[in-house]
Amino acid sequence: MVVLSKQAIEQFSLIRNCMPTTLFSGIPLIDLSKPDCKHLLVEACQEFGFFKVINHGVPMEFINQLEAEAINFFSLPLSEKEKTGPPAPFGYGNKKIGPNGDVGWVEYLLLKTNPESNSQSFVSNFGENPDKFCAAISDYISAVKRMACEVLELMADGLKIQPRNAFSKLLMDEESDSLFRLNHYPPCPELQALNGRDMIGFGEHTDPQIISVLRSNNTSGLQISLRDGNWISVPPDQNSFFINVGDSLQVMTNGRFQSVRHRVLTNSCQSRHSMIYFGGPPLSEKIAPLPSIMEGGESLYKEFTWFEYKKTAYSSKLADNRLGHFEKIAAS
Ligand SMILES: C=C1C[C@]23C[C@@]1(O)CC[C@H]2[C@@]12CC[C@H](O)[C@@](C)(C(=O)O1)[C@H]2[C@@H]3C(=O)O
Ligand SMILES: O=C(O)CCC(=O)C(=O)O
Ligand SMILES: [Fe+2]
Repeated sequence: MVVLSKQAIEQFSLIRNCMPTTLFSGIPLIDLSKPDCKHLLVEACQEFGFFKVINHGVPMEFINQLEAEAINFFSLPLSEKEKTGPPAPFGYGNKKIGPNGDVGWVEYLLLKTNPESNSQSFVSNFGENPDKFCAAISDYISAVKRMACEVLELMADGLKIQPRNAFSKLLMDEESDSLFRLNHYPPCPELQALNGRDMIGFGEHTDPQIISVLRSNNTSGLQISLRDGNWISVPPDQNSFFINVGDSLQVMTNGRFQSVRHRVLTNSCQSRHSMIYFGGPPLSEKIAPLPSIMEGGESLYKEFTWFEYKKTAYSSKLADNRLGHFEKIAAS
């Protein structure tokens, strides 16, 4: 890992951490094998827009295989990894996040989940054994997508929405615009000298899609913002998945569920590896509150398609309140 001067570090966003980073023990824990979990899911989405799932049914073998492939890929020389970049918007990226000047202490691979959309030349540069890497990605995505759909159907049940596949059918659609991301946050030992300050690995934001399913190794760093604006640190758990409500699910539930603001802080001594599936609708899909959620009430949002929302998202900075443009009453 490169050794950074103080000036170099200060190019990245540093935040003053007023409180020592304690791990928060109140993250809702949902056991998907329990018959009453739909009610807990609804509560968690209303209160936090975030929860952890266990008994998820994703084989540990798929998780471990992909983690091993990701570790191999990120340990290649930069020149090798860059053959898969730049991320415009898909491929290998290093420090630059998105097209609008955001940076973080992170390197990543960003992909479409539909394998045909990742052009052959791009995928053929996937490290030393591209076929093995692609197979690990594909096994993992299929299993996680299945679990994400089950969670969305339980949410629909909990909200008494009919049909119960009202959300999940958007991920199952052949045209679904879902993404997959492998993130690597290298350790930054120089941080220890900057007592009391943390560096941003991935800046604060909400995910624009319907649902995000995140798995990381046992390195801390992920934080979520509570409704009162305080940031809390999520205890890492390599055997479970963390689920985020995305902006689109907020709109489809007419604000009953709220997308969660989250960020990642750099760890001074350990590498963090994360893998995130972003379940999105087809580009032409109209994103609007479901009729059975409205019960005759008014939509809080102007009408838009996922294509229109994505266009706005990709012209925004990471931390922007993207949904603000689509609220009927402007956000204060
Ligand atoms: C700064 C940006 C990066 C991002 C596209 C955007 O313009 C605003 C949303 C960002 C985000 C956050 C969640 C996901 O990581 C992501 C892939 C997405 O769909 O929206 C990223 C985009 C990105 O990294 O390209
Ligand atoms: O890497 C992580 O733990 C979270 C990253 C994230 O929020 C994202 O890629 O959208
Ligand atoms: Fe995110």
